[in-house]
Amino acid sequence: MNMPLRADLADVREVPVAKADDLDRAMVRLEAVSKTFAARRGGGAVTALDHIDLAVAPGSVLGVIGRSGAGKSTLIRLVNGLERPSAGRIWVDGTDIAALGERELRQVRRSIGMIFQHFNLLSSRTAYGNIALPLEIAGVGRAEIKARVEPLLELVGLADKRDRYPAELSGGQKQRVGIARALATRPKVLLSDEATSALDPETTQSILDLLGTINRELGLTILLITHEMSVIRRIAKEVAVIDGGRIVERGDVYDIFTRPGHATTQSFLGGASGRAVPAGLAARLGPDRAAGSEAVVRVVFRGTLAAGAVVSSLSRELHADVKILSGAIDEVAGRPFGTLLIGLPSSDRHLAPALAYFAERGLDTEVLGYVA
Ligand SMILES: Nc1ncnc2c1ncn2[C@@H]1O[C@H](COP(=O)(O)OP(=O)(O)OP(=O)(O)O)[C@@H](O)[C@H]1O
Repeated sequence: MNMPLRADLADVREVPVAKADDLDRAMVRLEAVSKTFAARRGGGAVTALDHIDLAVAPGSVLGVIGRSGAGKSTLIRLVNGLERPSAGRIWVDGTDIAALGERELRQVRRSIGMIFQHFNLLSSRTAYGNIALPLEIAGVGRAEIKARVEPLLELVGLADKRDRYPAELSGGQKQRVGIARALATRPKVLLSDEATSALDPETTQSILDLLGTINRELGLTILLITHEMSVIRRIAKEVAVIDGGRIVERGDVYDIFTRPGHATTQSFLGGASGRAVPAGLAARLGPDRAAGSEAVVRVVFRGTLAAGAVVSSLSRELHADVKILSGAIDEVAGRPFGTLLIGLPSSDRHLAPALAYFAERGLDTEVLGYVA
């Protein structure tokens, strides 16, 4: 959705105070944060997060991805002060969250918006009433509430649904109300906890597009947790992969997608952009390079889509057949990215020159195995 924002919403963003370095300027920053939950009956203590360092720059979108139980929700709950860290420090817009008392924390939470997987709307209130709620709690006057809520309804595309109750809204519309409610107190940070997990793919896209618009046009910093790479690639510029309470990999989304380093990241990318080996081929693939076998090689194209031309010219150079076994071309973070699985004779005469050929062209390769 690309509707222009009304001028009265444009002041949601405040210019970040310039400080000594990037870390000091981070909108959200975690330093050596650990969280251990005390032992319960019959169980031991659980370390949900273990020495987490993370910084989210003002105006950026950071996606945190992890499996169930990896520690994602705990991370979000620490950032909005619902949980306190067992060790380490957490700053939001320069305020040390863990050092605050309950009253101060309530105040700071107004600068932190939050959206949820199941929307968490009050069923007894209309769309307007749900969006107005945090403002009523903050003691904002009726006229000011109206002046803030109506442009928000427009921003999320629900001006015509202002008097509908949650039961009368679709999942996507409910999440739009959730987003408007999160923005009502003009937060500097938006925390998104699996906000699209309950939505179908098309609605997910439209909600992510809305979040992208809000990020760009209001400059809102977004920290988003998810278990889906498709969400990360759609909206985030940076990603952190969390596993067993630790960040195992982090970086630019395009780099991580095209060169995943950690096994967890690779497993998240399994189905993405042709990385997966087709089942029929996987069943025949082995580690032994027997005489006469065919090598199966994954070639990753970053930023160039001349895949077909590269393969046919390799064929000519090797004087051998190079087969395309599977492939996909895609776009990640707005840049082209393709993966091709090729088969070629595994003899030294062919395989080594083929790998060199790709390396000369700056293309990454991986020999996945051999087919007799
Ligand atoms: N209040 C709690 N008391 C005890 N253990 C907890 C508590 N909250 C979370 N945990 C444990 O901490 C670990 C991380 O949980 P967390 O909810 O942060 O994971 P998650 O990545 O958000 O998972 P999911 O995607 O399933 O929500 C899990 O082992 C969980 O059982």
